[in-house]
Amino acid sequence: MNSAPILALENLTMRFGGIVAVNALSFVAGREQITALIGPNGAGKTTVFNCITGFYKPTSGIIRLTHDDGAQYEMQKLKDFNISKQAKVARTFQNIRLFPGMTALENLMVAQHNALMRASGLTFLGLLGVPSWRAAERSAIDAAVFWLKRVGLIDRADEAAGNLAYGDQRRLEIARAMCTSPALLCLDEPAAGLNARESGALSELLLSIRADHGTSILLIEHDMSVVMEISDRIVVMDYGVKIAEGTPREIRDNPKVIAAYLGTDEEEAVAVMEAEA
Ligand SMILES: Nc1ncnc2c1ncn2[C@@H]1O[C@H](COP(=O)(O)OP(=O)(O)OP(=O)(O)O)[C@@H](O)[C@H]1O
Repeated sequence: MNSAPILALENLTMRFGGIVAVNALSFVAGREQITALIGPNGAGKTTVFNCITGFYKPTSGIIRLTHDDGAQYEMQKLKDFNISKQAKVARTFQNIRLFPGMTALENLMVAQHNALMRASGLTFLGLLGVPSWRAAERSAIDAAVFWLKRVGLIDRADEAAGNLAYGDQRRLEIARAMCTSPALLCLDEPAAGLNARESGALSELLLSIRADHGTSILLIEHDMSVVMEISDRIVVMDYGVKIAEGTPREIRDNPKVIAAYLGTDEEEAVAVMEAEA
């Protein structure tokens, strides 16, 4: 296994006019690990995701991704479409962004358009059904079926995505991202809106994706039961800066983190912790 972390942020800063949403943020996400990015509302987490995945060009700083084979990408220099295509970073969104009128299977096929376009030679070869196109189409279908089975939706393959229950749509989004065989999977609040049973199933799914496929995962999540159960490391942000970093146990007992969530100062947080102990 390559010893470099899958992702390294160095002094990432993102300004919107006078607002500094992310301020000189540095952290690494370990290879084949689950790293959670947490913090109170407005801390800057989604902005970090948007910089990593090319939605925003950061004001300054470096976002370095290193593949298993040693290939390195400075993502702030890549065009946004190359972040998924070359650097192999996939993401899901805070609000579900499936194609609601397409079936579950079709949503997973669309996600693989890069491979299919290549096989078509960027021409009409697909229409003629040449062998290279047929092989690429077959493997795209196989991947879609594999991931539909994996997330427990194979029986709903022909159902319009918009008709699926909310929790099923969330899992379909993860399946769609995994169809692209990402080196890094970025999940923006995957447990939002899920009930306790669905959150438990989500935790199991993410742990198995890491264990069986060696996928590195970066996760923004407010549901602390999910974060504490599955994260190898947690990075905590508040007002655009990193205020703590560590294992779930270290973060749970960190007065700075508790103070940030309670909106108090550290001394008050210690008092609350002592009262609860
Ligand atoms: N496009 C934008 N233009 C101006 N300000 C922005 C923009 N995007 C984010 N911000 C500001 O940057 C700060 C960080 O927002 P961000 O959405 O990254 O926080 P967050 O930690 O993801 O919050 P939440 O947990 O509520 O989703 C906020 O003050 C927000 O208003």
